[in-house]
Amino acid sequence: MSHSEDEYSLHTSPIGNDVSEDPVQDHRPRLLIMGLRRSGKSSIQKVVFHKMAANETLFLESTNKIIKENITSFIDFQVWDFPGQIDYFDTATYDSDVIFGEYGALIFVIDAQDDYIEALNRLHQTVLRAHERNKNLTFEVFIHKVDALSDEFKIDTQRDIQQRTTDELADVGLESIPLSFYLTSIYDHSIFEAFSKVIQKLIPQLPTLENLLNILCANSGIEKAFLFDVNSKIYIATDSSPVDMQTYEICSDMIDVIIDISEIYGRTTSFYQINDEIYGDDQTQVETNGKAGGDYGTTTDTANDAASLIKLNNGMVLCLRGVNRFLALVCLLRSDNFEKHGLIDYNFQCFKQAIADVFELKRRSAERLRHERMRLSGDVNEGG
Ligand SMILES: Nc1nc2c(ncn2[C@@H]2O[C@H](COP(=O)(O)OP(=O)(O)OP(=O)(O)O)[C@@H](O)[C@H]2O)c(=O)[nH]1
Repeated sequence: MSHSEDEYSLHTSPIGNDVSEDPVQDHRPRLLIMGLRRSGKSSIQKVVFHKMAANETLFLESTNKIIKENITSFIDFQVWDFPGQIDYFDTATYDSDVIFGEYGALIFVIDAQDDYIEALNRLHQTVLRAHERNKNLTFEVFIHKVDALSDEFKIDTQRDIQQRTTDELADVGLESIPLSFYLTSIYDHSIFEAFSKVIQKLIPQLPTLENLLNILCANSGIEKAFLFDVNSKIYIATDSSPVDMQTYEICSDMIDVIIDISEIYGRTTSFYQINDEIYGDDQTQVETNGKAGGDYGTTTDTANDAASLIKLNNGMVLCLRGVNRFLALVCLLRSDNFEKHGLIDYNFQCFKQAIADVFELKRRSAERLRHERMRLSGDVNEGG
């Protein structure tokens, strides 16, 4: 995943005039991260997309500009981080048609450790106005910083926020606008889980990916499989068996383990050395194929061949396979089932080919769209 950032000063001309006019980039799906000051917007973005450690966010300065970042990954999208204090509906300064006009999601962050009444008012205004401009935006509410709350209090807070928001929308006859609520914190996996669900809504190929994962699991004795974007640890699809948090966490942690091992051994040791077994502790055994080494955090083609296996002490096996430059499959299966690993490898190759076909199709249609847009903008320019 690669990033590029643009910053927009609060005092420039309307934002619509500043946005790059690249016909493709301007039509990437957008994630707009909004909320009151100090609610945790920049922290979320830094932790998820820049691998910043959660406690380092304590030193983040308040954002005073809209920061737009292009994320290049299995789907190319933009993340816009809005400063809490700005009024993005001030038409003299911001062109809200440009801000809200694209396909994407609006993520509204509420600090659950603070009094949230003002945040709810702001959420209400934001949903009304953004929906008025773009009926296709999805609205995602992150009830954030829940790490300091007890389980019972978390549930009560979510129920209260959800109730108030839906009541307010019902009062203006807009109860049909779908809002999703998530309890999040940057101090655990919940923020990645929430982001995964937000991103999944923006992937038109999701049902196909889920279907492929179901077929793979059913034919290989796999209990649970996740298709991860390696750099952000967002999972873009999983099979249809229920997601339990512990399984998700251990699969997501495996990516960190592999990246760490790759960084230590990847570039400096030989391919064969790393193929030896590395013992994590007395009970858990880690084997890493050297090809994963050093290439995982990057986007080189050898990451496609990454393969790794961790035997857990409860009779389960965690298995990671690189799918393409951005994606890896992480699955959990019983060690008895892993004995048929020839079959699993074969099924995995079929799965990998199917994923390549899905994304090739997507690439071709994006290319067609790009040409069409360039042709249209050429026609307009010539006409003008
Ligand atoms: N306990 C806890 N603190 C958090 C969490 N997320 C962010 N914070 C803290 O909240 C404070 C504000 O975070 P920022 O990311 O700067 O907030 P912001 O919404 O971007 O603020 P503005 O730029 O002023 O709009 C920082 O001290 C973070 O460390 C969380 O999940 N839990």
